[in-house]
Amino acid sequence: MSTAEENEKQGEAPALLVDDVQDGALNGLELKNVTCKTTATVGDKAYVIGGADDGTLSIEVQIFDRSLGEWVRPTVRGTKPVSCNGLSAVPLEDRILILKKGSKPDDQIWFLEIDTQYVRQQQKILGSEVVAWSKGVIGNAEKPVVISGPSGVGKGTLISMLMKEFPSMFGFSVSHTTRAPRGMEKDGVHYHFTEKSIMEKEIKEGKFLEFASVHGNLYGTSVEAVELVADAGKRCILDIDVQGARSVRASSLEAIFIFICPPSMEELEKRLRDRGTETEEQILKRLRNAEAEIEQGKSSQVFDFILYNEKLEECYERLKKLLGLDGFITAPPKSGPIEIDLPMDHSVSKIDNKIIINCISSGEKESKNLIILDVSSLKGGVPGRTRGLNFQAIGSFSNGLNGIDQLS
Ligand SMILES: Nc1ncnc2c1ncn2[C@@H]1O[C@H](COP(=O)(O)OP(=O)(O)OP(=O)(O)O)[C@@H](O)[C@H]1O
Ligand SMILES: Nc1nc2c(ncn2[C@@H]2O[C@H](COP(=O)(O)O)[C@@H](O)[C@H]2O)c(=O)[nH]1
Repeated sequence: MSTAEENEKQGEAPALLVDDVQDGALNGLELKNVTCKTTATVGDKAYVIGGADDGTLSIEVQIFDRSLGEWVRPTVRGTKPVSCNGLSAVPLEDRILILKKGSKPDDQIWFLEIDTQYVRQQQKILGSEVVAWSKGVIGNAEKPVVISGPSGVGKGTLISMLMKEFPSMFGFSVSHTTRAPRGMEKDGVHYHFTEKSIMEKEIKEGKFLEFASVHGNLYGTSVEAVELVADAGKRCILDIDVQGARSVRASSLEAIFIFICPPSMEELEKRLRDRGTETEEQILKRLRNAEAEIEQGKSSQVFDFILYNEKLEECYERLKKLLGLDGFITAPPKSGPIEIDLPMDHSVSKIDNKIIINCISSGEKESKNLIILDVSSLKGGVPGRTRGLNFQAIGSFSNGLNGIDQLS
């Protein structure tokens, strides 16, 4: 009889041995071809993480809750990593570090978020267990810039000027919308134009960082839209309405919030009419909404800065100044995927905030290399990415890392 069965017989919560969890999970997970798996225990919960080793399926998660004595299948947010030859898990405070053996060099370090702000928010919304995948990224990205303001105030114009002058510094978060494209607008460039039913389904699936019904249509920023910009090493700009800005403020995304105000309602109306992209009915609707938006923008605690867009050039200069672009411009902090080549044969240990990966390579001459991951300042800067990782490689690696290389 196993320890778990003995305890159960005595009326206690079943004690959980790693092997019990793993064997149980294999049955409970109902996964076909689960050939690689690992377990991490945090508090009362044992997280069983596994998948097939042929790289065709994604990695799945199941939790054994010791306090309830039962298996829980959580809602999984974020892009799931593709399964691999082997997995190691190291529990940290609010997430589990997952090392994927035999994957591509930029796909080996992942985190399963179990108690981050984002996960707690999602648990509150769904009222059930949630976990979220995020990929490990070295360094920190610059804070995204959220630009809001009533329709026609000049947000798009100012953003275009910024992107034109600093093309390698800024990237635009391409929103989803259910409104029809305007004449020159391109799908995937100005917006991802989509059907209402599809967008509603994707909202339920947690695809969006924020969404709102604006002037009678749905608009939303997908987690992926922000990730794509950050992955390109650029600072993300979001052009979203006040409701969206409020949602982002309440989310785990740290950003700078700027509200653009018109000099007067008359001038706003003139700009909307001169733009000539809306019908009369739509213009009137946008103007009606503008009054409430301006009131909220000015009075809410959401925005860090309010800029009046009277003379375009002057407003643009003030925008650049508050983004620190008016003088000597320093290079943005180094950030990007971690590229290491984890051999199949390695061991992992944790000392304080350092994860020590001991790699044994058996080439012509057997050599030992160490990778030291510093997890003391991890941040979920963008949902879907865990930022702030520093790592040091000691030894010689097939990907060119040599001696003591510090990557942060
Ligand atoms: N300071 C300004 N003075 C005069 N016209 C301006 C100024 N700023 C922008 N415009 C013009 O106002 C019109 C509306 O600007 P824009 O399309 O950038 O607004 P927007 O805030 O992005 O609107 P929406 O939210 O509907 O997308 C455009 O024709 C633009 O050229
Ligand atoms: N909450 C969000 N608002 C968004 C998003 N993308 C755009 N917008 C806002 O919608 C209005 C109208 O835009 P238009 O292109 O139809 O003129 C404007 O205020 C935008 O800022 C989004 O992803 N989320």
